Amino acid sequence: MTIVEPTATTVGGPALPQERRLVTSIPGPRSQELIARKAQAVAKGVGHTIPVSVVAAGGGVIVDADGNSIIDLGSGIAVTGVGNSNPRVVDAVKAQLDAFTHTCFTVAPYDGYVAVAEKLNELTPGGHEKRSALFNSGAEAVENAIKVARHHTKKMAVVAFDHAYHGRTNLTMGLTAKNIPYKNGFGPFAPEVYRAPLSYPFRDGGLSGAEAAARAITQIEKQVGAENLAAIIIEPIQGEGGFIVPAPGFLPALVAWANANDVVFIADEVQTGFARTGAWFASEHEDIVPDIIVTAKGIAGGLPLSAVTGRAEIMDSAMAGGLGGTYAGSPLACAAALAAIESYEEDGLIERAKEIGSVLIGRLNALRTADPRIGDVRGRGAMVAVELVDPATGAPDAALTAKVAAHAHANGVLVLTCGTYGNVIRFLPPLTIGDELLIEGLEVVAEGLRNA
Ligand SMILES: Cc1ncc(COP(=O)(O)O)c(CNCCCC(=O)O)c1O
Repeated sequence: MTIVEPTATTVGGPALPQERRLVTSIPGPRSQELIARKAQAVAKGVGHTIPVSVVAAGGGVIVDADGNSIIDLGSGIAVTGVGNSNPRVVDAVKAQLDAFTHTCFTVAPYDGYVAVAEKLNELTPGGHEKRSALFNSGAEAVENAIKVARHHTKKMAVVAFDHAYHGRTNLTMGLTAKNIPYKNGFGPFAPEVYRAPLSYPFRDGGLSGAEAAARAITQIEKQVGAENLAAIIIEPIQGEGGFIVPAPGFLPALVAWANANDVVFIADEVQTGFARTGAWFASEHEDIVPDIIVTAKGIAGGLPLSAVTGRAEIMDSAMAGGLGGTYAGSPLACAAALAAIESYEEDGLIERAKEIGSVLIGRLNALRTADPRIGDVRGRGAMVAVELVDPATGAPDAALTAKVAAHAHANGVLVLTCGTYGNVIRFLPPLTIGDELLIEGLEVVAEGLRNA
């Protein structure tokens, strides 16, 4: 495989040297100043992963106020797939800024929103007639997907899965599985939300996809009833829950059951969408066609945009005026999205995600062979993770995970953790990262594991 070394100016962002460079400890003095001001000005509930003050970003790095260049393996949580300050996105948004910044699409419509909807209807799985509605955040889009499904089916119940993450609003907290830090003390949560068991190959005793689906369907039928169920919502690969890839056949079996029972199948592709997994959408890997697909994150190169795209007969059921929001599908975000989609198409980023996946899976599996504390290596494309365990018992090792992540952060590599048990290190690099930098980042993580 040829090592792809895109220069920062070709695809992702300003011409920044694509290097890990530490000129101070992390955080350096200027970052320390920002973190101190943050403590005095920002609510404590707003956390941060790495204590830096970012001044630039592009390709596969972020640069902080002290001059440190940090390898970015997080992409702002799977957002800057096309690279930070992608030149196409920057040019498009600058042009839009000069034209107009806001009219509220449901007051005075504009081309960008419609053009994004047309692209989503074209690119998302399925050849059926579709409609889209745009919003600002992933949670807002999930909320609206559920609204539409309930309105269309005239049913109220919704099923989400173990380890799921769907957002931080009231309904999406109810759909989300993990209590701390997302839900604790923020209730009561919306009614009519139920939970079903997931296919978790590393921890469910090796159930096949069909067996895991049968288990979930039986629980849904016995505890909810299809006649009461508006929708099931699932991430094709779970994100915050630990990058769990269900066993083959699990998702298709759920779709078949939903289709047979007038239940809307909603794929939450907020984290998996837009080339991240080596396809436009993760649903494609299992050949499933969701009734509704929710997208956000990678859609607009870092500007806030989300979308609900679904079967026209479902999406059109809401009465005129039933969907909207002041900034929903803002002109700036739509300009960014059209440019980001062009970058995915023109800059070969879906193929690049596959290449990144090969590097990640290959190197992490080699590490796992030498170190049984890596219990599992999993994921697709540029969405890969390791689950860290006590090799004697298989128990999750959150303390080890925190140590390895802390080592990476202190040594100029930004990695994120996740998982119900806090024992998953995930790799979400920008698709504009070069192989050398990616491999260097992995080597720092491996060093953290060795030193732990
Ligand atoms: C599948 C899936 N659905 C929905 C969401 C929610 O998207 P918003 O844009 O954060 O609302 C996400 C957001 N995931 C990262 C949030 C992290 C944090 O808030 O600390 C997701 O991954």
